[in-house]
Amino acid sequence: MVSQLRVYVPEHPLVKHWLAIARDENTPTVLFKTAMTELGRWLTYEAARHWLPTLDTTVKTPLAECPATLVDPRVPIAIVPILRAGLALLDGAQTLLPLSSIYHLGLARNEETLEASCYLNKLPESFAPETRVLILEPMLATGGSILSALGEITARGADPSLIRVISIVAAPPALQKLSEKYPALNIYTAIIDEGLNSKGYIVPGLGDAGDRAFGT
Ligand SMILES: O=P(O)(O)OC[C@H]1O[C@H](OP(=O)(O)OP(=O)(O)O)[C@H](O)[C@@H]1O
Ligand SMILES: O=c1cc[nH]c(=O)[nH]1
Ligand SMILES: [Mg+2]
Repeated sequence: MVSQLRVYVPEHPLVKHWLAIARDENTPTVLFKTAMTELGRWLTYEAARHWLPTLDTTVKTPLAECPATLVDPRVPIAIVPILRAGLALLDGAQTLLPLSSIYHLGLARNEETLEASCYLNKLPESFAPETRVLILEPMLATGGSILSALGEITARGADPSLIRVISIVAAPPALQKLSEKYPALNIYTAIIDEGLNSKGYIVPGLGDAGDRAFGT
């Protein structure tokens, strides 16, 4: 079977609501951060649907024994927030995945060349092959940052078909590169926008996600 990049855009009023708040240029930093937290939460909820490993068991209610399903605690779950902006999605994701390990990856895009460079890498030496990896990257613009992150993560043994990317705004240039390089990947995004301007910003987008999340 030939795999093909899957991009999910959940049709959910809460996703649409918090996206509108995040996009609005009049939204102050503290509310922008709330919007990102909520988008992180609901997109993680969607991503978990067919991805979180489960364990069939039984439990005894006060009345009788019955079949039950638990999240399988034996399978490692890794969250990789791409600093800085990805940190704004972390609270929402982490509340849904409390047993996950968080591995920070700091990437900065050069404003002229638009190339991403790494200034912090807290990834483990290797991932167990069955590890579920959730990457938090709010903006998929040229795709340079997410490709750099995926290069580091897959070089450590993560299986692309078990990786989920949470983004807020995705643009066609990034999606095109991802579909060529990582066809088995699954992306959950609040919206797919038209394209990029001459400075590499997504239009209409939401501006600079890192600056807006941290008030810089
Ligand atoms: O797809 P790309 O063209 O690589 O752009 C996307 C990246 O740009 C922003 O990071 P930035 O370098 O501004 O860092 P920040 O999160 O610290 O603001 C954003 O948070 C993404 O990581
Ligand atoms: O629109 C964009 C593109 C890259 N990074 C951002 O923060 N915003
Ligand atoms: Mg930035």
